[in-house]
Amino acid sequence: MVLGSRRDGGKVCSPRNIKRFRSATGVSAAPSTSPPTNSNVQVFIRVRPLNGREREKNDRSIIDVVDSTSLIFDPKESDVPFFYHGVKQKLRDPTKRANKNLPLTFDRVFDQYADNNEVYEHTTKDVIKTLFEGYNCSVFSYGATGAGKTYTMLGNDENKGIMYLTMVALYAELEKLREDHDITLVVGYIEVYNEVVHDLLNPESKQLHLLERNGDVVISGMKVIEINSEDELFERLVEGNKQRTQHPTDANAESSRSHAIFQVFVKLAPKGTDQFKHFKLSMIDLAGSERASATQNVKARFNEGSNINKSLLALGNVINALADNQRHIPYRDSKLTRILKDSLGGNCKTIMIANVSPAQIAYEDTYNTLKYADRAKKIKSKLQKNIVSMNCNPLQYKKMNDDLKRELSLLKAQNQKLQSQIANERPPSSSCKCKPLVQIKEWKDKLNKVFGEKESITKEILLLESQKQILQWRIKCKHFDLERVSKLENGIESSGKGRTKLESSLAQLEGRVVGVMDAISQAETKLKTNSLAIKDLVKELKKNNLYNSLSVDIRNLELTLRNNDLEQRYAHGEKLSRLQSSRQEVWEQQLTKTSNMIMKYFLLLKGFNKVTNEMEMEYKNFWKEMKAVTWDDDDVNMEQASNNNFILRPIQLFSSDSAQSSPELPTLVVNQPPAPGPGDPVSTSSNPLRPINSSNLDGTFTMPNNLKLPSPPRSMKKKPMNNWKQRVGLASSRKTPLRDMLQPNVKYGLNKENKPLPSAKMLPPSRTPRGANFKSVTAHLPTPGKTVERKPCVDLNSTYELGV
Ligand SMILES: Nc1ncnc2c1ncn2[C@@H]1O[C@H](COP(=O)(O)OP(=O)(O)OP(=O)(O)O)[C@@H](O)[C@H]1O
Repeated sequence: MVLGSRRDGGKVCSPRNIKRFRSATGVSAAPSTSPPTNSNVQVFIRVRPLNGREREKNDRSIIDVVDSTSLIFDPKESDVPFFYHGVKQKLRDPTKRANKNLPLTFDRVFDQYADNNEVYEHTTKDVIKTLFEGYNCSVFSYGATGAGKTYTMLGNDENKGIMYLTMVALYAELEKLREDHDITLVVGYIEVYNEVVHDLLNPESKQLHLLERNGDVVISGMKVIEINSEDELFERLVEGNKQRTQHPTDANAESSRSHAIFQVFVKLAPKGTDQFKHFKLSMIDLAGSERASATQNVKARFNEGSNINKSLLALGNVINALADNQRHIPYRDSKLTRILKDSLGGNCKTIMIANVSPAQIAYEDTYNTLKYADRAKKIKSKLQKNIVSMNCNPLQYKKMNDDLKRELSLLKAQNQKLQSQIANERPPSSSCKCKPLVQIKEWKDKLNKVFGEKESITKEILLLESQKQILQWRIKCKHFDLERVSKLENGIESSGKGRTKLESSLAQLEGRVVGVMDAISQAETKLKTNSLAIKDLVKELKKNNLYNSLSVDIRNLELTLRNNDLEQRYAHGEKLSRLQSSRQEVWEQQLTKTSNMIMKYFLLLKGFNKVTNEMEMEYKNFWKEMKAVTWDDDDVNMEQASNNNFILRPIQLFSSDSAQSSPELPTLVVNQPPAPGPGDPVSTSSNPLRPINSSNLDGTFTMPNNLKLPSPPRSMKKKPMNNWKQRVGLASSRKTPLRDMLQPNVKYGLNKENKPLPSAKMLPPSRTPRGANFKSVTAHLPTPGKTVERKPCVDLNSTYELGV
C-alpha cells in the first residue's frame, strides 16, 4: 500500500476494529473519527519515509495517511487471490494475519513528504503566541528507536529541526520588544540516562538532583547560559547533543539512549517598571522505546534499555492517569515524569509529536506509539476539576483574594498620592485666607478622632463577621459529619459516643455564633452613632466654610478606612481558604478509603454471586461518577460565585457629604462592591469598576436582609428549629454530592501484580551500527558502545537553580 492513498474508505470503521482497538489500548471511548479539538495537549503524528534497508526489503507500508488529520494503521491490503488445491477461495489466506485497518485521527498527521519546516508551521509556530500570553509550553517527540525523533527536533544542517526553527521565531518576537523591554533569555540542556540527570551544557559536572519546592520540581545545579543569536543557539544544541549518550541499535546507528530536555527561560521586563513576565519553553527528545523482540543486546545495554522502557512506561502511566482524569498522577515513578510534571499536566500547553516508521518490520513499535498518542490526545486541559466539592471552591477564593489584593495596592497608591498632595498643599493663606492655621488644626483633630473611631468600629465588625462566617462554615461541616456518623451507626453496635461528641461540639459552635451576633449588633449601634457624628461634623465644616480646605483630609481618611476594610476582607478570604483546603485534604483521604471499601465489598459479593443487576448498575454508575469529579459550580462565573455564604458583607464607609463635596479631587476608580439592593446577592468582588465618589452612600451601616446561610442536612431539617438556630441561619442549602475517584486497579502495561505485561518487557538494544545521522553531530560522536564519562565538577559558581 502506498502512503498517501486512501482505500477501503467505507470499511475502516467496522465495529469489530473499534472494539479490538478499545480492548488493546484500554481506551474507553470510541477511536476518534473527528480531530481532537481545543485542548492544552495537542498530538501530532509524523510518519518518516522508508529507509534504504526497508526499501530494499520491499516492505509494505503499514500506515496510510488519509488526509492532514487522519491515518489508517495496517490498512486492508488489496485482495490477492488465494488458491487452495488450485481452486480460488472466497476467504482470505488463513496463514496471513488479518489487517487491523484501524482509522485514527490526530491534530495533524504528517506524511513522509513533510519536511521539518512544514512540521514546525503546524506544530510549534503557534507556541510562540502562547508563550507571550504568559503560559509555559512543552514540545516533546515520542516514538520507537529510529522513528525520527531527533530528526524532527534537531534536524541537520540542510533541514533544521523544530527546536531551532522555534527558537528563531522566538528571537524574532523578542527583537520586536527589545526597544521597550529588558530581555533575558537563558537556556539549559539536560539528559536523563539510566535514571540519572546529567547536564549536557556542563558535561564535567556531576549528576544533578531534583528538588521539590512548593509542588514544583527544580533541577538543582543545572547550568543555564545566555544565548545571543540563532547560530549560537544551534551550535549549543549540536554541542549538547554530542554529549548525549548514544549507542547503535537495530533501527538506528546513532540511537539516543537518553531523554534530552532543552529548556528556554525568558524574562521580559517593561523598561522603567518593576514588573516582569517570565515563561518557559521545554523541548524534549525522548529516548526511543524498544520492543523486547527487536533487540539482541549485550548485558551492558540491557540495563540501559530497561531504564528507557521503565521511564517510558512511567510516562505512559502518567498519560493514562491524566487522560482518565485520575486524582493521583504517578509523576514520582521516574525522573523523566518528575521533570515533565509541569509539561504534561497543569497550566502548560503541551505538544506531542509521535514519530512512527511505516515499515512492516516496525509494526509493533508503530502500533504502540499510536496507542500512546491516542491516549495522550485524551488529556484535556481542565485538570483542576479533580477536586472534590465542599460547596465553596477554594480556587474561587484565591481569585477573589487576588482581586482584593490588586484593589488594595491600587488604593494604597492612591492614598500615598493624596498624602503627598496634602503635604505639598499651599499654606492656608492662599487657599483659605480668612481661617487661621490653629483653627484648621482643631478641625483636623476632630475629624481624625471621629474617623479613628469609625476605623476601630468597622475593624471590630469585620473581625466579628469573619468569626461568624468561619463558625457557620464549621457548623455546616459538623452537620455533614453528624449526618454521616448517624447513618454509619445503623447496623453496628455503637456506644453513640461519636455522635454525642459531635452534637455537643455543634451546640457549642452554635452558641458561639449567637454570642458573636450579639457583639455585631452592639458594634453596629456604635457605628450608627459614629456615622451621625461624622455627618454633623461635615455639616459644621460646611457652615464654617472650611469644608473645601479639609476635603483632601477627609478623602484621605476615607481611603484609609477603605484600605483597612480590604485588608481585612483579604485576610478573611485567606483564612477561610486555608481552612477549606485542610478539610478538603481530609475529605479526599476519606473518600478514597470509602471508594476502595465499596469496591472491595462489591467484588466480594460478586465473587459469591450475590450481586443483582440493580447493584451492578448502581456500582457502575457510581464508578462513572467517580471518574469525573468536578466542581458542581465549575462553570459559574465569578459574579455568581461571589453569591456565596462565606463572603463578608460590605460596610458603607463614606458619607455622602464628603463624597460629593470635593469635585477637584481626582476620581478614584476601584473595584468597589455595590451596596446590596433588596434581594441582591451579597457580593464583595468582581464587580465592574466604578468610582468611589458615589452620592448614594449615606455613611450608615445596613444589615443586608438577604444573607444566605447554609441549611442542615435532611436529617436535621426534620427537627423544629428554635429561635437561635434561625438566627444562626440554618435555612436552606444545596446538597454536596459525595464523590471520589474510584478507578479500577489496572495500570497501563501492568498486570494484576503490578508487573509489566509481556508486551512491555524490556530488552536491550542491538549492537548493529548503521548509517550516520547528521554531519555536524557525527563528527564528534563518542565511539559506539562507549558511554561519555563524567567527572565531578568543582565550579558551582556559574550554575543557577531554575524551576523545571
Ligand atoms: N522525516 C525524515 N526524513 C528523512 N529522514 C529521516 C526522517 N526521519 C528520520 N530520518 C532518518 O532516520 C534515521 C533515524 O532517525 P532519528 O535518529 O531521528 O531517530 P530517533 O527516533 O531519534 O531514534 P533513537 O530513539 O534511536 O535516537 C536518521 O538517519 C534520520 O536521518
